[in-house]
Amino acid sequence: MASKVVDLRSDTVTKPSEAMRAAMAAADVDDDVVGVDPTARRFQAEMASLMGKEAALFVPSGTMGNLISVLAHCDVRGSEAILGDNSHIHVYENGGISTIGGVHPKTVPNNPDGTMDIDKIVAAIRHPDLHYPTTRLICLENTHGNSGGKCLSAEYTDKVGEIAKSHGIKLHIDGARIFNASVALGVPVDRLVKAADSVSVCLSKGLGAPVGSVIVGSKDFIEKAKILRKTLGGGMRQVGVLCAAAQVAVRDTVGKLADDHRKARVLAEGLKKIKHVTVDPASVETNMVFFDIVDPRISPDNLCQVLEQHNVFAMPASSKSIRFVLHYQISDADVRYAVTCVEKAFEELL
Ligand SMILES: Cc1ncc(COP(=O)(O)O)c(CN[C@H](C(=O)O)[C@H](C)O)c1O
Repeated sequence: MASKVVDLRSDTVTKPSEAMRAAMAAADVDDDVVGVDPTARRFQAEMASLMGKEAALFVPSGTMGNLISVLAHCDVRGSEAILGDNSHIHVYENGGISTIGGVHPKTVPNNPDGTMDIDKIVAAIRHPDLHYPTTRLICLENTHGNSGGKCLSAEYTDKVGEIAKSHGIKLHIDGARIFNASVALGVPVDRLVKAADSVSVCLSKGLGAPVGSVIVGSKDFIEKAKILRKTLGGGMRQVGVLCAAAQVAVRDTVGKLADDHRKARVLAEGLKKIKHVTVDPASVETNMVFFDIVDPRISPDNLCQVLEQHNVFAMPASSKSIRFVLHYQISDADVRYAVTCVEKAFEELL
């Protein structure tokens, strides 16, 4: 058994590096609710510039980043947001845009590559009618988590952006892993999000910061977002401690994402050799590997339980599949060990 845990449940499990901890301890801080935390101001300005937008706002989580963005764009009663039926906002955020924001979701099927068909997006846009909500937003997700970390191209994003603009509606990107997409596609992140009115970027996933996300957009959008963050209880005082760690994360870890993608492909190739597993290494675009269990007698929960006995942690992704997520704190030896443990787990279960 591995002496340490090989945690492949998610890239949310990354722990702050020594450099992040040192930056947190040394951070110059003040009260960010009144807008004077110097480290938060500096970090937000850096992120706005990096993403090619006018302004930025540090928020406690990706879920809050998405919620604030949707509410800022859909700030009139009777608003509707178009989003993927397999999107994180629709599946994993407790329906917050409706339960808290009163925004009506209009889902469009996500394709296996994480996109939504352009013609289905257009068909989902409401025309004025006293029976209908008013479409005010389209949401994309890049990379797309439930599709296996698939990348949306800049061209596709631009096309959706043109549709939004021509209908007078806004475009938000859930860019929790936008840096993974940028690295995998070889497209600068500001180009990838050029058509978006807002983006929510997770700092605490593959980038390895301990907490937080940052949303970017126009100055007016961020002013609205700041008020919504306060309304939701997300106003933070000496938040420079967290922004300092996030600054180190963006500086130090973006360059490691390509290696996470390489390790994901190595993992998929290793899993492919196990007869009880179906996986397509060619479909691995970024840091996620989804594989199917062939034998119906074994559930993903069964397999995850046995893997845990070997100190390998994974996440069931459906009634027959499991998700492994790679991050920079997983080594090549960990990947080899995980493959060995999957093979052993089947031997123990069958
Ligand atoms: C695309 C996307 N957008 C938003 C979020 C929410 O971020 P947090 O609220 O967890 O910071 C996540 C987290 N994703 C988590 C994970 O993948 O393990 C879980 C599923 O919530 C996400 O994957």
